[in-house]
Amino acid sequence: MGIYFTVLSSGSTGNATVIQHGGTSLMIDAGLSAKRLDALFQEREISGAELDGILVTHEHSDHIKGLGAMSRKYNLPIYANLNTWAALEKSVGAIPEENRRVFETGEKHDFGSLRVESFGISHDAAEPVGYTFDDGTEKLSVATDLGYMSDKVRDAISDSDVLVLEANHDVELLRMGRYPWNTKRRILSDIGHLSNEAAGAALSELMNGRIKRTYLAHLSRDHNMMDLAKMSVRDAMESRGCFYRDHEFKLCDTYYDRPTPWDRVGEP
Ligand SMILES: Nc1ccn([C@@H]2O[C@H](COP(=O)(O)O)[C@@H](O)[C@H]2O)c(=O)n1
Repeated sequence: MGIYFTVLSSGSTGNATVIQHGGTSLMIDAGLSAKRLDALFQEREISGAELDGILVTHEHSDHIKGLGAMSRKYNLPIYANLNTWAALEKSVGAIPEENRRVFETGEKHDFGSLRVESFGISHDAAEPVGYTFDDGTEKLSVATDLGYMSDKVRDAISDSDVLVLEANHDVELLRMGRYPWNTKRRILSDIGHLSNEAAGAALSELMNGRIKRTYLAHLSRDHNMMDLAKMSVRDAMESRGCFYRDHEFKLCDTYYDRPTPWDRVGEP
């Protein structure tokens, strides 16, 4: 059957990823307007009407901007833990009871034969999470907006075939950049965002022969570039003794303004 996915948009201007498995379609986050999400769906020849639900990682606007509108437009259930529900309540508008689903951190929910599990991450939100998608043969994990890679996150995602992993910034570019110092301190903190270096360090510990691709996600437009991110992540891996050949492992692009091509998790 296979797990297929496309990262529709990634970055602080809006995040959304669609995962399909057999007859199941799920979206992680809805951080763009419903109009923009519909346009991104069209680019990948899908419709919001096909979705079975939206899984929320946390309540920051770049993850929930279009959440209420999409849920109402297509009558979609929203899945989030109770603390995230409380935190997004004011932003999401009226959602009927039947579409308010609770997905507590650490729980597993089956959507058809796709098992979805959430895991806690460290970010300055009420109770932020990442998600894994596993059909028993293929496994995809999505971990963005994390200040650091905890042992728990590593355990949750280490047996994945494909990762969507944050590589938000180059530390030097951020330090020299135009953001206020408080914002820089927040981004660099344990409840901020993973740098290129930190993403590479995390990957060097995760590499086990199973992970075939990692999509570098949530890149800062002010303090990163895809080529720089790829080079820094690879350097960070190699400096820790983690060398790979291009046919064994790939770093893949995500974009803030267009979707990634459909990818099948089980593809070599
Ligand atoms: N003036 C700003 C700019 C950004 N942020 C937050 O910083 C994080 C990183 O943003 P990038 O666009 O550089 O990836 C993200 O959480 C932004 O929301 C901010 O608070 N103030």
